[in-house]
Amino acid sequence: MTLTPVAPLPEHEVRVRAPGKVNLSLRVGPRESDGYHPVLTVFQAVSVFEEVVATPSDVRELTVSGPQAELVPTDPSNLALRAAALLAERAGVDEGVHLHLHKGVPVAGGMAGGSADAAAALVACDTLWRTGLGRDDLLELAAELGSDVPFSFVGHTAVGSGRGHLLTPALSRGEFHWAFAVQDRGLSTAAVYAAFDELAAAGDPPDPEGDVPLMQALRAGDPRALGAALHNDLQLAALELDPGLAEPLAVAQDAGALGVVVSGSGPTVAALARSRQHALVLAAAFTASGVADRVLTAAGPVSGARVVAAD
Ligand SMILES: C[C@@](CO)(OP(=O)(O)O)[C@H](O)COP(=O)(O)OP(=O)(O)OC[C@H]1O[C@@H](n2ccc(N)nc2=O)[C@H](O)[C@@H]1O
Ligand SMILES: Nc1ncnc2c1ncn2[C@@H]1O[C@H](COP(=O)(O)OP(=O)(O)O)[C@@H](O)[C@H]1O
Repeated sequence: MTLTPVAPLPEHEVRVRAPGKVNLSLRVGPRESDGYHPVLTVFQAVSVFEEVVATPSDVRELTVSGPQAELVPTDPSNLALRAAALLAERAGVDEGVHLHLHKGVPVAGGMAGGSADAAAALVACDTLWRTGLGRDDLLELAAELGSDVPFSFVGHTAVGSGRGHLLTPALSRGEFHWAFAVQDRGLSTAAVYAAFDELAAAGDPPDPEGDVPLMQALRAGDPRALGAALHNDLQLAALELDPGLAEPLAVAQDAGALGVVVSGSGPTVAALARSRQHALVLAAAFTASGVADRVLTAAGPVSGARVVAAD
């Protein structure tokens, strides 16, 4: 009998899921000296997920699968690898890791897919390496990686201030249903903020009073009121850079969406539905009119980055 050598199994594997987001409201003030804009935003995490699988390795390396995988950098600029490197440095760990990203969230779509990968990688490596850091330490690292990363970490519904990284949980009742019109062409977040500067040269700081009806709608679990309260100060800038976005916005309105908004810096367009069934109707309208390269339906809110399996 001959024995075929088999590759040793990894000591263990940690699988983490993290959600994409939609900004129910995004209010932006004038750019500050650090190059960032003060924002007031209400985030909702939605059931479009990134999955990150971490396995032990001698080096830090990354593979990617899923729609648009070819658009994702696999060099050290990838946010998931940056998260692993930052965690290793701060926890004083000298370990490698193989990270596999399975992307469900659109790339450069305004739904924080890269931020979800970073939050998931922090949780996965922390579990794999047993760093002993607490949740607050991980949240601090998250904020260093990007303005949206802390929200990907905590999920649910939250108000973001500062760069969007200072979070306060928000009360929200029930489930909201969405259809998303996804584009293959992405929009750079930095470019959209720059276009915003040109359109709103000397704007006012974001005003929290503007979101009172939205917060009431969330507390009441009232999708109709939420639809009427959706708001995005970056929408005009996104439309300026990508005028074609007017089409999915109009299609969703015609198909009876309760509200429709560009998600974050775009170009994904988010349409709020009356029900799960109605979200499928809105998605079908996007597809039939040819205004999206891909459509997604989802519900929110959902939790932030979570270990789903570890051995
Ligand atoms: C617009 C929003 C809304 O949630 O999300 P996305 O559409 O990118 O998902 C966020 O503000 C994006 O957050 P994130 O994508 O994490 O941005 P970062 O990596 O921190 O910053 C990228 C660039 O965006 C600009 N930026 C970002 C955040 C902010 N409050 N002001 C800014 O001006 C800066 O030019 C910065 O260099
Ligand atoms: N793990 C990652 N997934 C996707 N994009 C990443 C990742 N790491 C770095 N990037 C870079 O960040 C850009 C924006 O990422 P993404 O988070 O998908 O979009 P958005 O900021 O619009 O939500 C991408 O175009 C890509 O160049």
